[in-house]
Amino acid sequence: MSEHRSRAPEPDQRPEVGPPAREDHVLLAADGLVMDFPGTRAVDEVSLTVRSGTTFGLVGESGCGKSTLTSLLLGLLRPTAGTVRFRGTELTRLRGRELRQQRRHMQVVLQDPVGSLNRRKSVAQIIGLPLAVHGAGDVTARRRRVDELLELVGLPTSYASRRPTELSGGQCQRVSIARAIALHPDLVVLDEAVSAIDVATQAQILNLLRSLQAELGLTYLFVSHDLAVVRYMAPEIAVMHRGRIIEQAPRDELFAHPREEYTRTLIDAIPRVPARAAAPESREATS
Ligand SMILES: Nc1ncnc2c1ncn2[C@@H]1O[C@H](COP(=O)(O)OP(=O)(O)OP(=O)(O)O)[C@@H](O)[C@H]1O
Repeated sequence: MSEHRSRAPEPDQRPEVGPPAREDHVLLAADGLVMDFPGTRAVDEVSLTVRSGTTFGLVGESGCGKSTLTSLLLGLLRPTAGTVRFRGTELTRLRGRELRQQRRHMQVVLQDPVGSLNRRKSVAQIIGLPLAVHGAGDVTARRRRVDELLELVGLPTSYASRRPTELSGGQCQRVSIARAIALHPDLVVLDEAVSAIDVATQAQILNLLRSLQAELGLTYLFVSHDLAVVRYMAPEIAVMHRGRIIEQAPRDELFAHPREEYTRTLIDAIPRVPARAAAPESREATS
């Protein structure tokens, strides 16, 4: 972390998206993470800290190592070197049941809204699966929770009997989010979670994520190649390039005074359109 900027005061936030007044403690900390594949160092000495109740943004172009880093942070890959601490426990030391127990508290929403859902299952079965796997209540309680989750993500409870193929991309992503928050996770990793959906629906999903965070006190690791989207979501942003975090700063500081040429390139690549049209919340609601 020493090469990163020092923390400045939180940038301006609209009240409804500010981190809830939950403990301001470190939920996830990576230290010196390295991941080598044959012939490639995909992740190179990455250190980062994610605090409870906040959104940490990770931006970088395709191939920079974001997915590998995400897999390391989720304990899905064992690093070549370095450590990951989650809720005070070193994930990198855990195996088997202990690791699965920790993973229950970290959920992920992936890019492909339709492909990441089992198309042969109903929405109720998809959202109810983590509840069933972790024995969260009896059948009736789980069904009630599914309805509650559908309402939380803005879908009618009548959608419980539908299949993913009967839903739009945005609706599928709402189901993925419902599934991810079903077990009250501490951390939700959003890995290119809005990259595959159309722009108008993207805005709705981003706003949904923000209101869920405010309501439930969730912590997000928001990973995307799209700096405009990361800026909308994350008060703290790390820029990843060729396996390294080359710059990290509070959002406003990063945009006002990018330290690295690469960061400047990403900022310059954001299309310049009239402010109202550019703001995700100003886009038309269509799904
Ligand atoms: N299992 C693997 N074996 C070998 N090389 C890998 C493996 N996984 C990733 N890599 C390599 O590591 C580098 C980083 O890949 P990674 O998928 O983490 O990047 P990314 O930023 O997530 O890109 P994308 O968004 O396109 O998935 C790439 O050069 C990739 O080819």
